[in-house]
Amino acid sequence: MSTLTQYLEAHAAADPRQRDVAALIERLAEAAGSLQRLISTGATGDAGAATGPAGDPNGGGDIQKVLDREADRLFLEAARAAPVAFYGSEEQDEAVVLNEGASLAMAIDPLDGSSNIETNVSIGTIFSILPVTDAHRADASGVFRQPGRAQLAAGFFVYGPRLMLVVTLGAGTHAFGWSPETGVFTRMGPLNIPAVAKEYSINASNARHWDEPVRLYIERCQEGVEGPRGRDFNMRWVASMVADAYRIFVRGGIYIYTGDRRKGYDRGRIRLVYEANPVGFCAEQAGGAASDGLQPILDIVPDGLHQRTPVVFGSREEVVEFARVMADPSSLTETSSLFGQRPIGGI
Ligand SMILES: O=P(O)(O)OC[C@H]1O[C@](O)(COP(=O)(O)O)[C@@H](O)[C@@H]1O
Ligand SMILES: [Mg+2]
Ligand SMILES: [Mg+2]
Repeated sequence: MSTLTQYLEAHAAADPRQRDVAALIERLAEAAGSLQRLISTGATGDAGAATGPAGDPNGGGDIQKVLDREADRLFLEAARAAPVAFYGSEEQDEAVVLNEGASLAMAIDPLDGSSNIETNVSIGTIFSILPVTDAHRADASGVFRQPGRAQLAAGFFVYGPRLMLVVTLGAGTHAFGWSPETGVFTRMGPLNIPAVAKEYSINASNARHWDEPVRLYIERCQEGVEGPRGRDFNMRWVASMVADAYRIFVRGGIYIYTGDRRKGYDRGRIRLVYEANPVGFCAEQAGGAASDGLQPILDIVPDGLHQRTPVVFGSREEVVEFARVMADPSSLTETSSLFGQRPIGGI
């Protein structure tokens, strides 16, 4: 059993960017340990000061809670102590310029699942590590407009019954568990998302706002063994993407947050650069897939740090099945020509 430090050192080849990535992830792991201690010593308690709304909307338009801000502060400090030139956070309108000349940019959702903070349900942190090129130094506006394929590393922490880290450096996806006694993350092994899903995750309270293909896809799952899918599906929705993602990485399933007809939800709720891309990179590296419903999520060129995107990720066969319904809902028995030409997740 190796520690996170040993794993990172083994991957830090002569390439200075790999060493820089390792240094940053070490700092993030320390910050996550601090945040876990803060959460488990009262920040999620019913009367804790850190549970109340702080009142202001963040860059994505959501109301910030105190813990959102505290998480942002901790991870900003972690980035400042690492080779990070640009820090792009859900909790800040604009990217923050840190260490000039450093090789990395980091996009982050410091606290994912904020609606669950006061309910003692798992929450998390999602991060995406990108390269900084000379072109970005001349004009920083493009640094967070790199497609997800450009990511050097990505991952997410889950503050749950156990603090977990799921991370990819582009060579598989690995899970690490944290010990509160030692503050050390220990490797638990590679994650391989089962290709076949038995569970779907979608906020079904929005069913009346869904577009036809989404309704059809879910209906076909719900028909179970008697229906066209020929098997039963269970449903899970934690409303913390990190918690839904971790479960899916461990036992398969599909997570769906598409656009719908609610005002402001035409591209759903999930942010491309610091939510969908890092989870999508981890999913692909774990043998799964991630799309915006049709195209691989990692191929999308973002139009800005806070862009929203429809997202579907998890078991590869199920992500492809969802795309098949999206692409051509009227001919559900034929293989979509779209996927004949351009498979999802490199299938
Ligand atoms: O409340 P809804 O619409 O079900 O959305 C839940 C989704 O929104 C998110 O909470 C968005 O993340 P934030 O808490 O960082 O805004 C996801 O984690 C989760 O899956
Ligand atoms: Mg989030
Ligand atoms: Mg958040």
